[in-house]
Amino acid sequence: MTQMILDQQRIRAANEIHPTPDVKFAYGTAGFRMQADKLDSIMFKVGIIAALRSLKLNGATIGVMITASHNPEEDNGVKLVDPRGEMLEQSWEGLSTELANARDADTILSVIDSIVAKYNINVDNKANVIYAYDTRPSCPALVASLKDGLDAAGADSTDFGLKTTPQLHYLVKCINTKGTNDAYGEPTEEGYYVKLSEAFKTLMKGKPAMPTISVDCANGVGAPKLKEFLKYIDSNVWSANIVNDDIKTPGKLNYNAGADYVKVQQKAPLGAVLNAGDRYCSFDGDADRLVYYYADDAGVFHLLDGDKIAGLAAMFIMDLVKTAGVDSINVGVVQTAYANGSSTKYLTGQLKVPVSFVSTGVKHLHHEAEKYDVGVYFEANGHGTVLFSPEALNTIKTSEGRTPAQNTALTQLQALTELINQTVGDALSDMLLVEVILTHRHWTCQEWDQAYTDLPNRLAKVVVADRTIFKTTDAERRLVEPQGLQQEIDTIVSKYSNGRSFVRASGTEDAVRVYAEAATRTETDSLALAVAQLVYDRGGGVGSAPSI
Ligand SMILES: CC(=O)N[C@H]1[C@@H](OP(=O)(O)O)O[C@H](CO)[C@@H](O)[C@@H]1O
Ligand SMILES: [Mg+2]
Repeated sequence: MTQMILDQQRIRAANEIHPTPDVKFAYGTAGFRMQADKLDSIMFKVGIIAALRSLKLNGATIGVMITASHNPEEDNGVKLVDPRGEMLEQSWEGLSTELANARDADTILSVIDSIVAKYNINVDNKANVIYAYDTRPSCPALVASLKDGLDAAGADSTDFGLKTTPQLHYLVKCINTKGTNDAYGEPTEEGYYVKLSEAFKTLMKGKPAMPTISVDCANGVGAPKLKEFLKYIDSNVWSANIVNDDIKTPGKLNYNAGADYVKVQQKAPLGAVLNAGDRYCSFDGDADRLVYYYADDAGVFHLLDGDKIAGLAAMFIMDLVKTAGVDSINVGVVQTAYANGSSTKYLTGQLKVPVSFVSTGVKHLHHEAEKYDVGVYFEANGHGTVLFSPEALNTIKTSEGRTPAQNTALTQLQALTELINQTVGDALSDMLLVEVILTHRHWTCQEWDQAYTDLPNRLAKVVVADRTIFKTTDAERRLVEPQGLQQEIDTIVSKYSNGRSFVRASGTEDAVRVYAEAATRTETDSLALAVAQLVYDRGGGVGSAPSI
């Protein structure tokens, strides 16, 4: 066993207090996420993993965020944030899973030893970890367990308290870049508000204010944080009315509210009464997803999801790049198979912007977006951001306009790079981006919505005996296994006009997801049901047959 800063006695003692239940844990797309009462042992082990990760990276600060996002209040979860504010490197997901499933102290210590040996970790160094959490009632106990793990591992740790997920990502990046040429900002919550508000004011300068927007915060952490942000903005410049801001009453978090609810149900959240012509948006429970919506004159609800935000952002940035005379900067958009077919058509056909497809999960989108000078990425569910490459940032910073218009555009581009959270999707930052664009264009939500009309779509879930038998290719758009199933799906799809459907195993739930879109609502529902039935029949469906 290693002689190390990781105190074996303390690890043994902590393992006694935080015994591992008989659950198969896996670090998935969203870290570890499940019913909060099963997470105690995970937290202490995540403390150890975070310390090891920091040691492996010579003491760089690692982030730990405790949240279950849009999931029910009784759930919770935890994920690790790498030094540049990005998601944990993939190879460490497996290590985290291994440690999570180690039960007795000897196994835990030997997993730790193998990690130390594998990466030649110098355990005499100091590990640095920061952590934060959302509003869930289970957080304080889980934080205490995390702290036990961090202490047992001898890490220096800082509790940043209640934060949105993107704020924690921001803080991690700020701490690790402090004092360097690409210092990201002040590593405080205030620093975050100052950075965003200054950029926002620059972009809004001289523009008439729009009517107040209504923001549904899903009774989550976004509510107090948005209230805090509002203190930095003159209400003559921009104002917001917050709905669903009750973080105290048990049971309210995400209940019939928030970005996921609005996207999936395709209806307004509880507490929002839609007036025609007004603007509405929803954050999710940890404020990293955003969707907009409005009612038309007939009172009909319309959703402006992540695809619509991506289209709007790409259009605006491409225009600005052109106006600024820095055309060498290329803009690209990254989507997943869940992007509405009409959005892809709009991006490639009308905006003429390159679009790449990747597997579900923001880490895939993020990495692909890094390949462009300006990479716009959004999942249809509203999680996304815009990344500027170091070269693009440099071009924007150093270019000098030949005309006042070019100079203004360069200043605005520069401000955009500050306004947009470069680490991860951020509901607050994304909302400010959308607000800037609508203000510049003098657009209502309805005008923004004119870009293209979404094909009706439907997302269904089928519970099967073993979802791991579903294997995909082509950015999850086609099945390779079970054999022959894709051909059968193709046959069904060919019967529908503008039909598209694909099937993949969820990475976060024990189910297979079926997506369908087609020319009309009736056709879409019929297509979704037919494919779901096929999956149920041929893929080992359990429980009652699918219904749409
Ligand atoms: C269709 C859908 O919305 N899938 C979500 C969901 O993943 P699944 O692997 O589909 O369960 O959770 C992920 C993590 O939050 C998110 O990135 C993704 O977009
Ligand atoms: Mg979230």
